[in-house]
Amino acid sequence: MQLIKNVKILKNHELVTRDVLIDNKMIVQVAENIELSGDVFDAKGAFLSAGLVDVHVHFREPGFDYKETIASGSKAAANGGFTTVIAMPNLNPVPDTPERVSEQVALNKRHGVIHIEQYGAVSPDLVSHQVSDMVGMASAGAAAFSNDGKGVQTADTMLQAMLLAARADRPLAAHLEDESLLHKGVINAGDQADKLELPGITGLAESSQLARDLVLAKATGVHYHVAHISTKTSVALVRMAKLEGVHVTAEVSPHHLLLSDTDIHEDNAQFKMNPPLRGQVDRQALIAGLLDGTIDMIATDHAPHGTLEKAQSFKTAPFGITGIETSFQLLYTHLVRSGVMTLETLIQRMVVSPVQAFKLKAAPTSVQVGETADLALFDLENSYQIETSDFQSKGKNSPFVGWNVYGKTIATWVDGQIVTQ
Ligand SMILES: NC(=O)N[C@@H](CC(=O)O)C(=O)O
Ligand SMILES: [Zn+2]
Ligand SMILES: [Zn+2]
Repeated sequence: MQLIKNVKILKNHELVTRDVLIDNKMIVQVAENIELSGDVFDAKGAFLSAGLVDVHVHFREPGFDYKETIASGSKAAANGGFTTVIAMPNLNPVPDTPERVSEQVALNKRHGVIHIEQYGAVSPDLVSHQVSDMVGMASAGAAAFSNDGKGVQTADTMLQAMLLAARADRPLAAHLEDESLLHKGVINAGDQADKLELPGITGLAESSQLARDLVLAKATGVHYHVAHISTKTSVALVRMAKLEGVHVTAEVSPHHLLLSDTDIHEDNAQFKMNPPLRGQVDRQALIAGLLDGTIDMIATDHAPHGTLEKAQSFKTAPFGITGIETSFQLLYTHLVRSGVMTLETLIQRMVVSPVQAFKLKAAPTSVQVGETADLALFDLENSYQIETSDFQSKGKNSPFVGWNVYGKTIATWVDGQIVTQ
């Protein structure tokens, strides 16, 4: 038995002070004053939440262990307050067959300190004109499917993929990128791209493929999930599709909520990611969409890369930034403390909504008797500076280094065990 004393938890839309008793991986009592001699953790009034859930991370093992491993990525996740994630399949080898998915699931379990669910690849080797055995991969343990990193280029491939994902009863998560509109772009198309003399990526590369997919999703009935939504037009399309009864969900990343292309003052690849940081108007539309529920959830798209890789120019550095150790803290500081949304809504978008949308049955959605003790404790009172030396991730590529934030993770529990420190 383990007692976490003096925590604040969300209950009936309010923060209340409680003690939480854990026994055999489960929360067995939540009450105002519980006594236990022995294993007692004094939380000193910090905020205890059900563990955060991230449906979009890159852990890079096997194939790119120098960027991240399952061990380092999952420790980073725990350090950010996450207890369940779904890992993308852009690995080497790619989990694109039932055998490879079951190997990856076993590897995730062996090396992960948190719960790691796995995406199977929509296409063999992520090359988008074929469709892999999604029904077989679902039986082998794939939680969802994606070709993240690349868009599915033809409507026919996407239609076949959706039919299979629907049959497998798994979500299909789309990285939206029409390659015919890319023109080797590396930054959002617009004034900032012109100023920095860098080739631009139009938002149409995302939204035109999204429009196509929403029509196909309606025809197939698949659960279609929009990865890292980034433009105002995309938000409007998802809003309309939901009204039309399409089974669509969408995620937005913390960086698209908090930064826009005008924050890129020089050729600094710490600001290079896919999709690129968009304009101010897009950023405001993403916040509005997150508030009204058009955007269902936050996902970090934690994309660690080597330090030397990211030290290159915008033109040649890889796309992607880390995020899993700073996301709750940045959003709590810049959306909740600043009065844009409530803490309850933030937790809804970082825990409840991903668990429900992706049917992650084992993950808890609240601090309540009978739930699994996957928990995260955050210090909402004191601020600190984001420093890469505090990261558990091998990836130090963050545009938020030096930012002052509240909400440091004090401890994270997975199945009733502390997995931080
Ligand atoms: N987001 C990124 O910029 N990069 C991701 C791929 C992806 O999410 O598309 C990566 O794997 O590095
Ligand atoms: Zn992507
Ligand atoms: Zn990604």
